[in-house]
Amino acid sequence: MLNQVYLSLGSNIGDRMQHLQRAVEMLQLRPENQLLAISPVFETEPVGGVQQRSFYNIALKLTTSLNAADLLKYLHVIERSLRRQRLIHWGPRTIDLDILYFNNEEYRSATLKIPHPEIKNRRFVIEPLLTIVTEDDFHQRLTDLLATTPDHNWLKIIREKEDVNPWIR
Ligand SMILES: Nc1ncnc2c1ncn2[C@@H]1O[C@H](COP(=O)(O)OP(=O)(O)OP(=O)(O)O)[C@@H](O)[C@H]1O
Ligand SMILES: Nc1nc2c(c(=O)[nH]1)N=C(CO)CN2
Repeated sequence: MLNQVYLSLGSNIGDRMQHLQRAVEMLQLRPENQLLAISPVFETEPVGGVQQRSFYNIALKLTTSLNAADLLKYLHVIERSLRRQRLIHWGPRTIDLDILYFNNEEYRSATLKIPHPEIKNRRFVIEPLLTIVTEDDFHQRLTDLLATTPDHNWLKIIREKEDVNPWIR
């Protein structure tokens, strides 16, 4: 079965664009995954109170035949390969990959929460998502979230939306 998935990626250590690029390439390396859309790259103010450098964030849409648990495992492989260290909760990271939505399914285990519970509190997630969601009802729900989110941190587009191909070469 093909699952439709939305992911959020963020980086704020080292070459942030390169880390996003590598993570996207690694996602596409798995034959189970097919990237469908990638948002513009947003530079975003850090959310969560930790003093740190700004982030580069993107959202992407893919189909995958992996189940949610196996997809999460693979996201951790990518994080490890980009030398992500978990030092500070909500602190700096070379790369962070979160599953935002997985079909219309809900998961509430200790290791996997879908839809991601922080979406409504993160403009850096909602705004990129809005650029790649095409279904009218879904787009409207995200527009409503954007209108009511308590997150008023700044963000700006630093690389316009492109086709998937330039990302995966
Ligand atoms: N939807 C999800 N996507 C990715 N990880 C998730 C999800 N739900 C739960 N997790 C769990 O969250 C754990 C910790 O994630 P991480 O260290 O990236 O947290 P964080 O980035 O500091 O905070 P946040 O999860 O709010 O972005 C992961 O090991 C994973 O098991
Ligand atoms: N702007 C921004 N802020 C964050 C981000 C992020 O990706 N972008 N990730 C965090 C931990 O998941 C904490 N804060």
